[in-house]
Amino acid sequence: MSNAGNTDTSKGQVAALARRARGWLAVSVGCGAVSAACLVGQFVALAHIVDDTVFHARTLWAEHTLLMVFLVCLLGYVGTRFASDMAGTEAGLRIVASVRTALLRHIAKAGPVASLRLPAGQILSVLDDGVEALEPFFARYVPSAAMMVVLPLLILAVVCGVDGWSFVILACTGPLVPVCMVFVGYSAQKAMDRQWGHLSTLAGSFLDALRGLKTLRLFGRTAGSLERIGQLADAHRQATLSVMKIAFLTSASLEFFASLSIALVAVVFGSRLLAGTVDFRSAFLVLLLAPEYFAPLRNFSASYHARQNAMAALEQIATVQALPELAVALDARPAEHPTAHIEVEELVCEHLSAAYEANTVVLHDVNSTFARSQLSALSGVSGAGKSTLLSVLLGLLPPMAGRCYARDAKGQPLPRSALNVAYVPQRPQLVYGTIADNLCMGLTDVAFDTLCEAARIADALEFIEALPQGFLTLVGERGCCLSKGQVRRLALARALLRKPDVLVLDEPTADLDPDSARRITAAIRLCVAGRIVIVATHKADVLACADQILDIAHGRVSVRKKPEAKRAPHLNAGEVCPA
Ligand SMILES: Nc1ncnc2c1ncn2[C@@H]1O[C@H](COP(=O)(O)OP(=O)(O)OP(=O)(O)O)[C@@H](O)[C@H]1O
Repeated sequence: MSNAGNTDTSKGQVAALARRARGWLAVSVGCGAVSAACLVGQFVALAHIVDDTVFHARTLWAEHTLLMVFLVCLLGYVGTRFASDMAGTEAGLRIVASVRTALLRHIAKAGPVASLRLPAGQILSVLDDGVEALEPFFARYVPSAAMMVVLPLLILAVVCGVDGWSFVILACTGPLVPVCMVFVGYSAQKAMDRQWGHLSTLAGSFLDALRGLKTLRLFGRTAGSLERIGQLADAHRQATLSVMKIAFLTSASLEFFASLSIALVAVVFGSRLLAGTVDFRSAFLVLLLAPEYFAPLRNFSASYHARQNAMAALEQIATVQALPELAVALDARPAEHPTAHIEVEELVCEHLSAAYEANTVVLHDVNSTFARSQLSALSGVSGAGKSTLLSVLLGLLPPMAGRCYARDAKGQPLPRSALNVAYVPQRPQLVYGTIADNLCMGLTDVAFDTLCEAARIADALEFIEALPQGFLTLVGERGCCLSKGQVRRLALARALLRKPDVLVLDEPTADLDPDSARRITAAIRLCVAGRIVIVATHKADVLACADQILDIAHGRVSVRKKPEAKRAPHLNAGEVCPA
């Protein structure tokens, strides 16, 4: 995308975001404008009081009206500044919260298939630092940009009525600041973009290195990986330093213009004051106002890097927002009302084709039925398309052609949102917490008996009860302290607690020793009663337990029906299927 295109997109994004907190932003800008008027009023009153008491021998009591005006303006200034800052911060925080929620919703709609297109580290840094970068932009930059217009114009108007020379000096030097900002702005934006790029790569590499620490160590590549992360950190440091350099340069040039201008006003006024051609009141007022003329410009400059940072962050946010929403069906499922009462009889694929990219079709014209109380196994070599078919059945990947839908006992199609689907992935994730937390995950008011029953069916109860803390045993993010087979059985119990109509398992016995694999297979077989169970596997013992086997090869799916005599029986936990 061209730079102009980027700028237009960013402007559109900023306008759309500002609308989410326009009330608070309006209060912030409005209070800022009132505070500008109070400040000017306060200085006008002060100049009168000082001039009257020092040069015209008036008492303070005689000046009580002006003193009141001064105090009211002072209090008004403090109050409205405070209100303006608070309203700006509120607007910034609201926008950050709404962007983060919208991004999380979008990632949920994109689903795991689409989310894989971006490195996890990048998504994390966008959700964290990227979204946070918007807060100073709306809390400080937007109000200070409005103040930069209001206060200098107000001061110029007052100075214009007081002294022509000072008006000319301020009017000529003031606009130099925005011009200087525009100049510096272009290079600053590039530096910010570079900094963000380095940060995203660094976050991604760091996460990858943490995840793959075991492999790196075994291959003797730990030092190489550390060196690469060091180089990335160094590149990020240098990019940050160039951003800082530009920020210092901006404020130094601003200070220079501001000091020069104030000095000019002071010299010109001072010489005329000595010559007796101007009065003290005007000189004092203009000298009070001159620094305030540049103050909002200084504040604006200080918050300008917040703008550059936010623009760079908006680009990163747009990258995440550009992920296609593949998992539309998941979002439509009513979480509060699981549809156990709706009898899902079968899941049907009709002329279904699936692809990740339009020109690479993974599955062609699939026509299959997955019936209730049956275990269906998807078989095929690695890369044949088993997980792809599961993704379509789960609603994580929309069919490229054809359709996939559920039917009730009368053959009536059911909406996908009516399906209660549970999934046990190849590598189930456990979160840091107790075993009970991991099993319930998102469910509330789960009775202990229900928990035990799910664990029993998944053949997990025995090992859980053997642990000193039982269901209250703490397990780590990646199932620390548990074997792979135990993690799989926990994941199966977690899925069963959802009372799913459709249970989908991806390679449930991969990497397991024969005994663990047998226990998992038997547990799966126990789950079949009353629900549709679909397993992707190339393990013979799981296939032996299946009622229906679908062979996937070269993108085509064919049904391998087992002879009636060999139909798998219903087993109890721990029992083994006859091969
Ligand atoms: N997220 C993805 N984006 C693009 N292509 C993908 C994606 N996931 C899988 N593929 C491709 O789709 C094809 C089928 O992959 P799939 O994961 O469905 O195979 P599989 O049978 O489950 O393999 P395995 O047994 O190794 O898990 C492969 O050629 C793979 O390269």
